[in-house]
Parts: sequence; C-alpha cells; structure tokens
Amino acid sequence: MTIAGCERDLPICPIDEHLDIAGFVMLGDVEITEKTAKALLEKCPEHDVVVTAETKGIPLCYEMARQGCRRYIVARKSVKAYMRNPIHVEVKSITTDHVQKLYLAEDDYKGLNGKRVLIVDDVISTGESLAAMEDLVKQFGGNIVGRACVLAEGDAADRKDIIYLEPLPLFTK
Ligand SMILES: O=P(O)(O)OC[C@H]1O[C@H](OP(=O)(O)OP(=O)(O)O)[C@H](O)[C@@H]1O
Ligand SMILES: Nc1ncnc2[nH]cnc12
Repeated sequence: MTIAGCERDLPICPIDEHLDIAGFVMLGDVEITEKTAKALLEKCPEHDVVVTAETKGIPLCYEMARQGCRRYIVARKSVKAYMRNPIHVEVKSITTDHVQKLYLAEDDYKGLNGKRVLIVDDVISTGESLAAMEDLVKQFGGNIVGRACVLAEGDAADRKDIIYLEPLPLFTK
C-alpha cells in the first residue's frame, strides 16, 4: 500500500489474527513521516499546538509541528525525574494487553489553557488512546479542534470527527 505520494510501500502486516487487525510502523521512515505529515496538515483545521502520545506518534507529531504551528507536546508513558508535577490518565490500546498510563508534566500542561489543540497519532484503532489524550488536554483547558491520524481502522474509520489519510486494511487470513 502506498500513501500520500510516498515512493515506498507502507509495510502492513498482521498483528493480531483474532482481532483481525493489521499493523504498520512509521517510526524510522523519514519519507513516510514527512509526506504523511504534509498531507494530513492539508486536511486539518488551524491549531496552536499538536499533541500526541508516546511512542509511535512522536515523529508524525514533530513533523507536523515543524511544517506548521511549531509547537508540540508528547504525553509520556512513564514519569522521568525531570518531569514536574505529572498528571496521568489510564489507557488500554489495542496493541497492548495491559493498562498503560499517559502523563503530562507541568511544563507541558501549563501552556495548554485556551490553546487550539490538534491531537495526532499514527494509527487510531479503538480510540482509547485518543480518548485518554482528550481527557488530559481538556483537564488543562485545551480546546480540541481536531483529531488526526495517518491510518484509521475499524470504528475509527467510520467516525466523522477523525481526520485520516487512509483506512487501515483489515488483515485477511
Ligand atoms: O486506538 P487505540 O486502540 O488506542 O490504538 C492506537 C494506539 O496504539 C498504538 O500505540 P501503542 O499503544 O501500541 O504504543 P506505542 O506507540 O508506544 O508502540 C498507536 O501508536 C496508537 O497510539
Ligand atoms: N493496527 C494498529 N492499531 C493501533 N496501533 C497500531 N500501530 C500499528 N498498527 C496499529
């Protein structure tokens, strides 16, 4: 599958036969990150800051901020010593079998109040990670103006409030 004018094929592979879902990883691919960030920005509303969750959303989020609003925030999955006054929400993503936590530190969230926030991720599947990020952003007064990803699968691909480039193909056995 090619996407957003990238020369190379996106590697799509089965990640869970029972759930019938496919996986792709853009982490480590500069061309896909640059081109998908550009194509996605063209579909997104005006915003002040882009927010994502660690890990695989980070390059996309950074690249969208680099090409656009210049500001991005990453919700972390663990607390580091330098993170002051961290706040967390819980999330269970489709790719993991345990509950994860997403943290924002004071240096991140104090700038969110009143800002137009675009939430981005590489893939949205169940929407649990997205909902957790929304929760964090809203707690600190951010105004969510868009929800964007490169690939959406399942219910996420049917949601009218999610902006995406392609539906993620289901893995067929
Ligand atoms: O809509 P959902 O069911 O929540 O799935 C989407 C999330 O799952 C993946 O991350 P993952 O939790 O695998 O973590 P990683 O990026 O750290 O690998 C993906 O990057 C999204 O963040
Ligand atoms: N199908 C998928 N759902 C959620 N996150 C993913 N990351 C890679 N593939 C994914």
